[in-house]
Amino acid sequence: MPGEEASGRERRKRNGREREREEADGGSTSASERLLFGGRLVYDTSWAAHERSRYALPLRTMAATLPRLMAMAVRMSWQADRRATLAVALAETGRGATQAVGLLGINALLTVLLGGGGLEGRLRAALPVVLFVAGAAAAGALCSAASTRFAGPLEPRVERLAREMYLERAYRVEMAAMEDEEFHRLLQSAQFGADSARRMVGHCVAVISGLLSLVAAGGVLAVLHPVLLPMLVVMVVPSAWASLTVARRRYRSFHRWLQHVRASTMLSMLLTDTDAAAEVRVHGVGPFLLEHFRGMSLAAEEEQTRLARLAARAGLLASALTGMVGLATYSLLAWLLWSGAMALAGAGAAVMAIRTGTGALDGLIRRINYLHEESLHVADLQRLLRESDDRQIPAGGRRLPDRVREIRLENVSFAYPGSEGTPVLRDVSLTVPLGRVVALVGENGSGKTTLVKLLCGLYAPVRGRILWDGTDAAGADRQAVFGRFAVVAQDHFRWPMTARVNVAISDTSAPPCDRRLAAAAEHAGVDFAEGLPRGWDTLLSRTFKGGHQLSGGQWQRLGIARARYRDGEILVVDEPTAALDAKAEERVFRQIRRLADAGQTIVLITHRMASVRHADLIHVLHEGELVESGSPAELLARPGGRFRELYELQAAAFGRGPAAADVPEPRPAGGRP
Ligand SMILES: Nc1ncnc2c1ncn2[C@@H]1O[C@H](COP(=O)(O)OP(=O)(O)OP(=O)(O)O)[C@@H](O)[C@H]1O
Repeated sequence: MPGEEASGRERRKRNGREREREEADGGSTSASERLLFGGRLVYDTSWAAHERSRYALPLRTMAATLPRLMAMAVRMSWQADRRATLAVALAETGRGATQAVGLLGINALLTVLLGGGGLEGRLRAALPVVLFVAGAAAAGALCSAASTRFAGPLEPRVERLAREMYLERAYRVEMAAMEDEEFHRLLQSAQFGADSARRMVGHCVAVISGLLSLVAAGGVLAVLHPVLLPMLVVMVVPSAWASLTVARRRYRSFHRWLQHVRASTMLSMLLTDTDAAAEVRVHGVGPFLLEHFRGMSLAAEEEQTRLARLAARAGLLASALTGMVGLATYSLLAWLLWSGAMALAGAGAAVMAIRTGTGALDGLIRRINYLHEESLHVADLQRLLRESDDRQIPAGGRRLPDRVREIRLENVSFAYPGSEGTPVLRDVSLTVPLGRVVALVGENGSGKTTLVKLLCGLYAPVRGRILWDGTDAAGADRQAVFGRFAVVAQDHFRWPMTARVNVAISDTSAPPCDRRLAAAAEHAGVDFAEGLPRGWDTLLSRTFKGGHQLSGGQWQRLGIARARYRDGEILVVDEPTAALDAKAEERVFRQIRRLADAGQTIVLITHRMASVRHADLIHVLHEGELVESGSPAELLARPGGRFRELYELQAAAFGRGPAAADVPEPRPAGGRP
């Protein structure tokens, strides 16, 4: 059919275009990428036209941007250490001045030595000049040493400052930003900004030094013969062009291959990961991962080979051009000498000035180039700082009522960022009365954990409201919202630190308190801590020397102790007993009941239907919608109800039906004492 033929043609054309683009970008999707990561990990850099323009700067634009780059580096240094910045600036200026004076001294020395008169007289006349040149060289060396002394500590200080800014922004942004692919990419590339900021300072110092050397050499050449000055500049243009071209390609490649490199590093780390070690061996995953690591590394190597080929080609062309210009310059010098326009002493000084000048210019271009390259990474960091401003968790906000009676979700809908709007929660309206045990029940993926994340303030609903006794959480002080919760998450984080920190980290407002630690441990059944090799000070990570590995259930108990240590007004317990043995599980629910009796609000997510019998209120979710709400007795009495169905399924597995006697009477409402 003509329509189908047309769409087939269109598809072939599109595939052809994609292939062409892949080839131009250096390779196609490797089999490893397709199998392990579902597609290509190399970025299409056409995502932002302004990015492209940043690494397509022509030479003269680059020269024009130099003052801005220098100002950027000086500003960062100034912020980090004013005294050291001033000292480096003074030392470099001194060094440039001594170099100019030294060159002029050499000119004077050659004039004396090659001038008329007897050898002894000439040598005697040369002695003060030699002393002067030696003095200038010694002063230059002192300035150079002073510059090294002060620039050394300045650079790490700048790096620390930039890294602190980066890290602070990273942990302050909304969860939604962390899951936004674009923002995450920026977060990844900006992490190199701090390193680049440090290097920028070093390059900036070298640029200042190169510029002063150049001024010194140029000044001497202009004095000797003005025509030599433009030759000095022309001589360096080819190498400037080559290094700029190579830097641009390197930067572009860096951005495109960022994901790919991360993924292959991750593969190599999986092979040495202690958590994956057992499966790697028993399931024979080692050769599989190694093969794909090799596949991905080969693709990255190809890219490096391509870059090296391009760099070699550009370097060769630049060397040929520099050679030709050098030949022309020295021919010009010979002609000046031959025509009598320049004396032999002047020609000697000119050769030295040309050598100093080209060396300085060459170094200068290289450093400007590095400065430019590093500035692109620092610009990524600056962009992150700017963009994260809009994505920060807002500071301050409306006060939440001190004593809240209930949290109410009104027609709440939610979709995760980047999920193309597929709703995970749809039009959910429910209440969480404080001082009660509220259970969220439902099949896997029904949205229970997501609902709790919204409740804690980690995400904002796409539609609908969350009201704390009439105060909309949307405008409330988010830190205050977080402050009300303590969470035992399903996948709570295993901090690679000591056992003590693993518990006390939930409340960093004060140093760890042994009394609170003991109470939390007692609550969660952490009876193994004292028996660890160094007790509570045992490092819980096998990746460090002396580290110790806990069992899954022991980690789970530490997670429960952590939430207890925080002592939040609302305790969220998401599948708390998955890794626990029967005795420990029974203990956890006993403790939960004890807390509930003391008026603690508990939001409980569990698949153990028997455990929710003690809840005051159960909300049943199904595919993102609230399908039932009520007390356990009400829900179990509802024939054909979803909760009853789930309950009966599990009860049948244990050979018992839903006995009304199982279900306790609802407790009267009441906040935490
Ligand atoms: N960070 C995320 N980004 C995108 N989608 C997510 C994210 N977290 C969860 N989802 C999706 O949201 C849906 C609901 O997940 P959620 O974790 O809330 O379910 P749950 O009811 O807690 O499931 P389970 O009982 O298995 O823990 C799932 O389809 C899941 O794939």
